[in-house]
Amino acid sequence: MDRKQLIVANWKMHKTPAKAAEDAEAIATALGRLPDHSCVALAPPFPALVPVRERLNHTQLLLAAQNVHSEAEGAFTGEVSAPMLKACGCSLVIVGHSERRALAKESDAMVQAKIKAAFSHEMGVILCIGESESQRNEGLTFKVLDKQVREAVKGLSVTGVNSLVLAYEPVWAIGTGKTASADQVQEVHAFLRKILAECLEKDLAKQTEILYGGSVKPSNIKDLMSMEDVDGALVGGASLDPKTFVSLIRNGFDL
Ligand SMILES: O=C(CO)COP(=O)(O)O
Repeated sequence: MDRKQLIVANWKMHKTPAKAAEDAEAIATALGRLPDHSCVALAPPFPALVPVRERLNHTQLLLAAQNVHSEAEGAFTGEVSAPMLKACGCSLVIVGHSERRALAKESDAMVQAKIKAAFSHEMGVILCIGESESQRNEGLTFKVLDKQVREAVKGLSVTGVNSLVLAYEPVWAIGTGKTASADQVQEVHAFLRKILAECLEKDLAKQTEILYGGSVKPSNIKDLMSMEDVDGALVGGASLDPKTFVSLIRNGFDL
């Protein structure tokens, strides 16, 4: 089975539900029909999930959430569970974003529990990993990534892992305008695929999509996606304006 190409908009804490729905419709209309192996997903904030879902009906665009709790229900004020997200129409969820690891102190163990919760409700997971600037400067990049991946996929069932997408997001490249070079990204992605082959099965590692995130723009997506092990992108800032995001997708997918 070949890997898909996937471009995901992470809208973070931006847009009201009405604006998110309007922009989702604008993106879907501008893109029209996508080639079979090319997918686009939108990850709006929680209150916008249902309004966005309503505009994405009858389109190929997928709906993603930005976070999930590890339990299905209970006394967890402010949290949202996998069955709730599934009921809102999410087929994917972003887990372990560096902003959540930093701001909400999410550990690798919490990330793993969230992945399990998502898989048990048949949702695909976009697992974010990435080193900080100081870790890179100290030569720790591969060690950090190795630990993040191994701890996150520990004990996952093979069926679950079919729905895993990795997103390499070096923390120093997020929202900074500093993008890792295409060669730097390829080197890391090849390494990540090697780790996956060690933790999972070889064939599954070959099938796992690995996205890059960190200041991806219409001007650099093509170079990044020309790399053998780069299957797409997780986009923050450049996904907020529908026109910019559509041109990024067109450049990335060569449409
Ligand atoms: O964090 C990101 C996507 O999840 C990347 O954000 P930017 O594209 O704004 O650098």
